[in-house]
Amino acid sequence: MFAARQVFATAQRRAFSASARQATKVAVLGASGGIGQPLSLLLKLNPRVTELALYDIRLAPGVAADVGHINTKSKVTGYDQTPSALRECLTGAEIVIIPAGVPRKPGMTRDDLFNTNASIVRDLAKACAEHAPEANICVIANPVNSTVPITAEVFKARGVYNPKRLFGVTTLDVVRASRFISEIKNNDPANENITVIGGHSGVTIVPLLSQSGYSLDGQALDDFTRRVQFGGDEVVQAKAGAGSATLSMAMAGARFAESLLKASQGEKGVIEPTFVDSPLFKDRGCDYFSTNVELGPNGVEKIHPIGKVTPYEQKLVDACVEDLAKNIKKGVAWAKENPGN
Ligand SMILES: NC(=O)C1=CN([C@@H]2O[C@H](COP(=O)(O)OP(=O)(O)OC[C@H]3O[C@@H](n4cnc5c(N)ncnc54)[C@H](O)[C@@H]3O)[C@@H](O)[C@H]2O)C=CC1
Ligand SMILES: O=C([O-])CC(=O)C(=O)O
Repeated sequence: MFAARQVFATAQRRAFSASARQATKVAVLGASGGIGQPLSLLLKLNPRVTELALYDIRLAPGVAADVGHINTKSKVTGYDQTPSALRECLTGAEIVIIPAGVPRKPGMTRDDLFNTNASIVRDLAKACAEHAPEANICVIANPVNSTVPITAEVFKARGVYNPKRLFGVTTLDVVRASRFISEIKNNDPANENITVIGGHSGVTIVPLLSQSGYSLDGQALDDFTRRVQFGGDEVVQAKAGAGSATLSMAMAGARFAESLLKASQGEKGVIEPTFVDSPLFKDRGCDYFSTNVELGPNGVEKIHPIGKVTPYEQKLVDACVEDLAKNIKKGVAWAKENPGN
């Protein structure tokens, strides 16, 4: 026990001294929400983060005061809605994470959130384009399949779009896939890495189980696939009107931020699945697509192809592309018609 504690303390000290070489500000927009609070907590525990800027339309100074008492070195500041808040929050941020927006209730699809969340994300994206045009922008707010294209349009309209720095966070889908397969195979999920591609809703989420070396057949494969595609619904139903996944999403968001930071601090071979501007299915109407992406100091370093798929998986990909193209088109059209102030 003592030895384990010593090893942990040494690892922490090493991480602290590595991070001391580089100042890293991370901003969370929507920091007081179900995702925002635990995400802020996890970022406060990350020694690579030297400054944490928390913005929300309610409660952010309170959340910052609370998280700020945790005994790690990073500085935490909360920003409410004063006119200069977003500018101050975003200026100098290397990573901006956006969980601001309403969550689903039972019976809703993610697309049902479009009308409310599109303008929230557009307005926050505008602030990012103005005050943190070079940051890595990580969009969590749903529907991700449309909010990422909306964010891109906002950046394009201001001439600051960098496709290497805009990410839809789909990490939760691979977190779920590795957990669900471990329940079937009785393995340690930490060692599972199931490829999941496409987008982030229903049939646009495509697990490629064959690439992980597993095979399930018949009903078992259908059940696994469906569970990964509709894992979010399980949580929405269980929370019975009080929201959707928050804790697992916070973990997934913190993991994605950690991967970006590792890559920006020089670590090689950092790969995460993420929904980015991708050449893979542009010819079929999907300017954005999630596959495994190697991250680097400039954001997206290399977009991996989907790889070898079985005929079963190819059908899933085809269904995904058809739906996803519509979600993307809807986001782009809306952003063009509703540029806001
Ligand atoms: N990408 C993914 O895998 C996942 C995405 N989500 C999505 O994340 C979003 C947030 O979910 P929760 O945290 O559970 O919702 P929540 O309602 O608990 O929190 C949202 C927060 O955003 C804030 N907010 C609203 N408008 C804002 C604005 N204009 N500026 C700043 N903050 C604003 C609210 O005050 C609230 O604190 C939802 O759209 C949900 O669907 C949820 C789980 C997984
Ligand atoms: O299901 C939802 O609405 C939230 C979400 O995106 C997820 O849990 O994957």
